[in-house]
Parts: sequence; C-alpha cells; structure tokens
Amino acid sequence: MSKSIRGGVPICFPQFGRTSDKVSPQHGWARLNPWTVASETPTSVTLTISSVSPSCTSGRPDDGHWPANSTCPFAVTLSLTVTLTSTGSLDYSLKITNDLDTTAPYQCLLHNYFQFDFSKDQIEGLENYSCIDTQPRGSEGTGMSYFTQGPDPITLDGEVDRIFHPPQDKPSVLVKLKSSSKTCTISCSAKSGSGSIPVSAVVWNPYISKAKGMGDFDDEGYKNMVCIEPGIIDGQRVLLGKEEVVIEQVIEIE
Ligand SMILES: O=P(O)(O)OC[C@H]1O[C@H](O)[C@H](O)[C@@H](O)[C@@H]1O
Repeated sequence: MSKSIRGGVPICFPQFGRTSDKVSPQHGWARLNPWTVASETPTSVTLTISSVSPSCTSGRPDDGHWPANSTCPFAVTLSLTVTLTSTGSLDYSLKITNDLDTTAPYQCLLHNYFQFDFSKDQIEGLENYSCIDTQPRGSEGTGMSYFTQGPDPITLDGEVDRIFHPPQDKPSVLVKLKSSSKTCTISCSAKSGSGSIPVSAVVWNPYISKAKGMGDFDDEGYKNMVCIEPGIIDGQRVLLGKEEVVIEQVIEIE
C-alpha cells in the first residue's frame, strides 16, 4: 500500500481513524492514492480523485482491505482546489460528490501539519467545544476523558490527541496558533445544499514515545509541530444520492 506523507494537508476520507470493522485503512484511502491534476494557474491547483478510478487501489478491495471479490461500495469524487490569494492566505476548497443515486457513509478531515513550538506556543479558539481527550492523564489516568474546553488557551505538555466537537451555535471552526512573533489562523466551514455542516477539530502531537515509534517522523520532531485537523467527524454522516458537500478552509499568517 502507498503511504501518506507526514506533513502538509493529507485528506482523511471516507473516515477519520479506523472503521469499527477495522477493514479500511486508518484515515481512509484518499491520502494513500495518487490524485490527478485537473487544472492549474500560477496561483492555484485543482486535484481530483475518484473512489472508482483504476489508479485508486490502495486501501481498496484489490489491496486486501475489503472482502475478496467485492466491488467498491460507493462512487465518490473528491476535488480539491488550493489557492494562494493576493493577501497571502492559502484557501482550500474540497468538494465531495456522491456520483451515485444511493447513499454513501462518510467522514472527512483535513489533517493539517503546522510548525509549532511545543514548549511555548498556544492554541486558541476551541473554548466551549466538547472535548474527548483520548490520552490518559495523571498517575491514575486510564482511558478517555470528556469535558468542555475552558477559556484558557491550550498548551502542550505531553502526548495530545483530542477531538473537539462544536457547541450548537458554532458550525464553523476558527483556531489560532499563537507564538511570540506571529499568529496562524485556521478557519474551516462545511456545507451541502441543505445548509451548513458542523465542523469539529482534532489537536494532535505525538510527544516522545510515539514520535520514536514512527519510522517516518524525527524523534525530536514533536517539539516543532502540531496537527490542527478540522473536519466532519461528529458521528457517521451519510452523503445522499448525488449530494455535494463542500469544505472550505483558509490558513493565514498575521
Ligand atoms: O499516523 P497517522 O495515521 O497519520 O495518524 C496520526 C494521528 O492522526 C490523528 O491526529 C489521530 O487523532 C491520531 O490518533 C493519530 O495518531
């Protein structure tokens, strides 16, 4: 199977993490397969991938991840346009199209890697989000914990793998990564014909032992990075027949 790069913005689709049957690869097949350049200008590029294209094989039935002799259960096309704007922001527009009349289950997440000083920088914007902290905390910590994120900025102090689901009045997400010299703002929203879709966000830093265990990651790399990953991951969603969902993300440095 192909491997995702550990940087930039891998697209997790059709699921974040593993499926309950553990058949599909972690974070889905979209980040494992080649995308096609559909068009480009000096400041933008549009890339596409279809679940049924012959080049999309990693994580698919012929890769041993689905039962033998099964065919792709759905036909979905992803189209990603990335634009460097005149103000210097990077704009991402990801269109997810169900090419069939039948429904297709999905989740989708932009697995952004950012430069981040582990010991000093701070994360703002997730106040009042419902947090699932997947990492045991404290000497007696076991399993996950659930809480509402308070008003203080988030700082990193160990392995961090937290899923933030938005309060009801906040379908889009706006996260700020603050260092002493600059602020990086990540905003993300999602919509389909029927209206906005709530955007959650994952914050991830592997810290010492997980960094050492990852063959494609520098042992000390955790000190200079964080992943801020907005996406549609609150439960299992369903694309209706021929439905189009668009996820928009803007990254800006002030
Ligand atoms: O190693 P990967 O498959 O790229 O996943 C890297 C990370 O992605 C997300 O942030 C998940 O919440 C983490 O649990 C996972 O470790």
